[in-house]
Amino acid sequence: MQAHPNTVDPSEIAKFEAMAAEWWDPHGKFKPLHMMNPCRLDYITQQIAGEFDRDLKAPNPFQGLRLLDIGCGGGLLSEPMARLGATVVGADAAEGNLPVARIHAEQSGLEIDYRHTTAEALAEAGEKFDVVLNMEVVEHVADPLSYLTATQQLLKPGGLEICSTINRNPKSYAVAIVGAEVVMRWLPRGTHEWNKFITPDELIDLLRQAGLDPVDRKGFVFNPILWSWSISDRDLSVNYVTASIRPE
Ligand SMILES: C[S@@+](CC[C@H](N)C(=O)[O-])C[C@H]1O[C@@H](n2cnc3c(N)ncnc32)[C@H](O)[C@@H]1O
Repeated sequence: MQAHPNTVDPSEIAKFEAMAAEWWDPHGKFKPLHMMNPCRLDYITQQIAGEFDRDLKAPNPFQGLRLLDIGCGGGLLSEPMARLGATVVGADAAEGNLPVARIHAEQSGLEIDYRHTTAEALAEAGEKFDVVLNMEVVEHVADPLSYLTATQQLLKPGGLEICSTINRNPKSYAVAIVGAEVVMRWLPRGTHEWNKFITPDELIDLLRQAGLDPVDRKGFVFNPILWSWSISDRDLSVNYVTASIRPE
């Protein structure tokens, strides 16, 4: 197994360590992720059902799937994946997130294997998964290409990676930084660095360089009148998501 450079950015991890206690407070610092979760879960379940239930034989496409939630935080996505029937490993580079995630899973009666580790360490250990969820992490790592290469190596051939992040343009600066951090104060100032945001074309290019085959991209769009998020085919201007397959 080739050696992987460490892609952890210590200043980013420090931000998440400082907020760890708030993961499961829907009105706390992770409010935007709580608000996006129904929309994110719709997309993830559609992609998993499409990829692993092609012959419609499986009564539940999640059953028997080994899924990695990399950069799992407090487990906002690990838990619904486990509830749907997947065998879940949640991994995060911020140590303080893991006890919060473990206690919440235990209280929810869910078995999730939470680990304080990184994508590159898991890849070096030869771990393999049917699905890698890589949600809102790539904008926080030191070296996106090395990080995405490690996530690709964690997939079995034919496996599915779902990767979401934030676009880089004047609108995303206005919405994700000025709006969410300064005006709404949903997130602490400095949570996001605009220059670490990645455009959809750049991400698709990085995913290809990492050895993945991107098959889908969609926007996650916030409607301030309905106060809800939806999936969009056309509007990838701020939050967006991609689905990729590791070629056989
Ligand atoms: C914005 S949160 C997203 C949490 C979760 N994926 C979600 O969408 O609900 C980013 C998470 O990535 C973790 N993280 C940042 N860099 C990482 C790295 N190189 N390896 C693993 N986790 C990382 C942070 O500690 C944090 O928990």
